[in-house]
Amino acid sequence: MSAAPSDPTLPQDAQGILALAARSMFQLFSSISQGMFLIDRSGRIVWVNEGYRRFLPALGFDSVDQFVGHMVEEVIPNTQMRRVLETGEPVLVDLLTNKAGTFVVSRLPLREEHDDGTGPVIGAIGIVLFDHPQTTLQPLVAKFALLQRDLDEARRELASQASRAARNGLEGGLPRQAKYSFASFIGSSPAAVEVKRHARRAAQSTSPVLLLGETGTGKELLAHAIHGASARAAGPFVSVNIAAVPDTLLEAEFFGFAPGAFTGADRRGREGKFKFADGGTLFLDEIGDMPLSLQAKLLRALQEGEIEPLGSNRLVAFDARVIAATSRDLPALVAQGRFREDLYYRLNVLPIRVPPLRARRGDIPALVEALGDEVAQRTGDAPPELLPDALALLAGQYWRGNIRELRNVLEQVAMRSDAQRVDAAQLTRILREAGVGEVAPAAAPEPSPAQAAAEAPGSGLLRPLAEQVAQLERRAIDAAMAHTAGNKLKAARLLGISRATLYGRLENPEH
Ligand SMILES: Nc1ncnc2c1ncn2[C@@H]1O[C@H](COP(=O)(O)OP(=O)(O)OP(=O)(O)O)[C@@H](O)[C@H]1O
Repeated sequence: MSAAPSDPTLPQDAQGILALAARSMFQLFSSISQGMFLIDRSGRIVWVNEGYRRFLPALGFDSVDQFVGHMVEEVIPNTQMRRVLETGEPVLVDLLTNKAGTFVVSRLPLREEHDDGTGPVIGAIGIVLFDHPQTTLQPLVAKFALLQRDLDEARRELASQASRAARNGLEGGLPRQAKYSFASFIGSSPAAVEVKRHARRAAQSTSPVLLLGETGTGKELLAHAIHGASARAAGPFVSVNIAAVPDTLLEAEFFGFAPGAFTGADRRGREGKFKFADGGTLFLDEIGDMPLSLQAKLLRALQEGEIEPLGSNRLVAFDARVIAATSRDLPALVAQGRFREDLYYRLNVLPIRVPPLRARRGDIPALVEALGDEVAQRTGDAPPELLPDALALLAGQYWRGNIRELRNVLEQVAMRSDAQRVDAAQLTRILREAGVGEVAPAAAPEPSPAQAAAEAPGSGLLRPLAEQVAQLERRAIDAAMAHTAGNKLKAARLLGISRATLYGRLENPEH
């Protein structure tokens, strides 16, 4: 078989072909990427391409001379190029965030020529693959932001546990004590004062508390505060996030299990959260996500004050005060048969509605100050000051994620602003770059009943009258039961109906 005629433009030797391939790949990357630069062995920038130059103003440089010739970490905040020099390992894809924005980057080591590519590292190439990844790589960035948020919260929690432990001269922290007090709940708006008043009263009582409100409104914070101000403050505060525990593990998590209760179970058995909370408070977060099968067992435990560890066949008494929380519409879940009505009434003895941030916009400046200080403490920088127009911009947002979302925005401001004082224009830019520019503006004024009916026929007024009357009746009964702490006789009197009628309605909500 004769060899294929060789292309006269290709070098004839393997070394030559490799060198050509390396050159054209370099040129290809340089032209298709958003920007590229080289550093030498010491970490000094020695070259930038045309594409990279357009990032220089956002990094704070007027000319390329202020950039080239400087150590990479002096001119590119948060860069990880030094690690590539140190380890010789490439980083094929990473996210880099700094004051110029968020970028998808690659970092490749440059090695001295050596036959097998193991020569010493003599520099590195930094490549910006994408800028504005929030639009090009939206799902990835959203996931990253979520993980970052969780990580930040976990770090915060660890830091506060460690400082409490240090204060108490203990190692490893005290995860089972109230982390927040009422003073931690920032806000002096009428809605904030009212919710704190209810919560303080709940702290004096021994009945179950039900905290209702959107995500990030401070339900968990209030649960800690209620425990801390209650007669059980010296006891443990134990929390279970029901939505975070797989359904199959929840029963063991709640009630514990006997030795060898199921395959794979610890041979020594384990106590559940009810027992851990003995003498203190058990916080059941996301109670609306509780599987129906376990709701009956929870109800029994609450009624009897006893639990049965899995596989044990024996009842164990416990003494814990329950505070439950949910962002879901529990009466609707009850109506759909997804939440037991009897459990709902058992928990709904002291309901507290925690207002969304948009219902207490007046608290935003105080929150910005407190959360800004907190962020600054972690980053070690001075807290940025938001000018009045920037505060007004924040006050106009919808805040779907409430205080948690506000903190996230302040974190972005701390990370991305170069000025100490931030005005509305800078804030808008920061939010856009951070991909949180979509913090939705405040909702339009409440629509008129006619508009509401026209826009949302399913949930508005154009529905069968019987359905609407039943819904209203349900809400009135809920309110009366809550007001009378579940006392049916008193509730019936308040509603002006007989006790038998009330029982009938409670047993069969659709009557
Ligand atoms: N009024 C407030 N003052 C200061 N910080 C607050 C306030 N409310 C909430 N926070 C902070 O906001 C974050 C979210 O609050 P928290 O976890 O209590 O909300 P949540 O309603 O339980 O949310 P979820 O339903 O998502 O669990 C926490 O870090 C909390 O410390």
